[in-house]
Amino acid sequence: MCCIALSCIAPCCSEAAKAAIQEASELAPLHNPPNLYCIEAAQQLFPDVPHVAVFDTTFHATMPPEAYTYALPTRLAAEHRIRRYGFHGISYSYLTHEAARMLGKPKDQCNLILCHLGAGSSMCAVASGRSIETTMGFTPLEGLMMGTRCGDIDPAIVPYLLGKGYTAAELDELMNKQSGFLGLAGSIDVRTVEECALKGDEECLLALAVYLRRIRKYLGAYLVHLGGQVDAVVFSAGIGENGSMLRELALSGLEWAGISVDGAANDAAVRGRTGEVQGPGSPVKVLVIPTDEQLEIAEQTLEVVRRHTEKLARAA
Ligand SMILES: Nc1ncnc2c1ncn2[C@@H]1O[C@H](COP(=O)(O)OP(=O)(O)O)[C@@H](O)[C@H]1O
Ligand SMILES: CC(=O)OP(=O)(O)O
Ligand SMILES: [Mg+2]
Repeated sequence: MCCIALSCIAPCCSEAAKAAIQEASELAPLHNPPNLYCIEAAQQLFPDVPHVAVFDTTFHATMPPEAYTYALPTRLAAEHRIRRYGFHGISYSYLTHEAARMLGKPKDQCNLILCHLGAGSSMCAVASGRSIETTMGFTPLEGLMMGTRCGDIDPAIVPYLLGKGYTAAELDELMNKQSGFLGLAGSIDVRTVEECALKGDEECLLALAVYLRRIRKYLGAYLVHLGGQVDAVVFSAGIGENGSMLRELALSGLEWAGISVDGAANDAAVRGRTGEVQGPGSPVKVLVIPTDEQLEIAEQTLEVVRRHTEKLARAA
């Protein structure tokens, strides 16, 4: 599963863990309620095995305070636990292992810019194998434009629209479920948007341009955070794994930063194929890695169960 909790909880899926997931549901309305439903169904179906919750935020626990702090009054932020948490951490953990393997380097020596571009899209800067910055924040709404989510907007738009008579619930729905590609181009499916854009549809062209501009803005920021020392830019998830045109456009004109793409290799790395798609002699590798959140969850679960079993054995 892939959801969030506001407090640090034991990963074994106790009633307290489930209550924490429930508590954070309003922050991740697309994620926590269905995952909680699945936990309960799994507990009913398999009552005699341990159940483990693997959180999408854990990978970002290494972000420094200046990356996770919003410039809101300190007391208010502490009282309501408002900070940047970051998401897609299960995918980023997997991609970091895989990128290190492909680069032939120990994970803790890898500097990476990871792009998880799916219906939910985000990016992450990894320094020495650890997350130092990511685009999603307090909720999975911040950052890149997505299938139905608006990503970054001026926060003043919210009170402005409240003043126009929208309710908080309507705005939440509007920003999470009716914006992004759906709001700009009328489709959540980027393949459809690309097809219409290639036929000259202005709304689809604009939607793709907005999506790409936001990716490139964070790419620039992460190059700075990593001091220009980047081993690889990694693309993953539905759009990142299949959208070869978007990958090429996202990285166009970046030869000055040591980043270029080989057209043929890039076009071949689609439909589940892993690929090294940087241009010849490019100092920064460009990797396409199909993510495997299920495998990562299984591996982290095994590790939790192993540690738990060892603890019980020591206590006996
Ligand atoms: N060939 C393709 N080109 C561009 N985008 C694609 C392609 N195939 C799938 N996608 C996009 O991938 C997205 C879904 O990605 P996925 O990682 O499955 O999302 P999520 O897990 O967040 O639901 C959709 O927007 C879909 O249009
Ligand atoms: C955290 C998140 O946005 O997940 P998904 O991409 O599955 O929507
Ligand atoms: Mg996904």
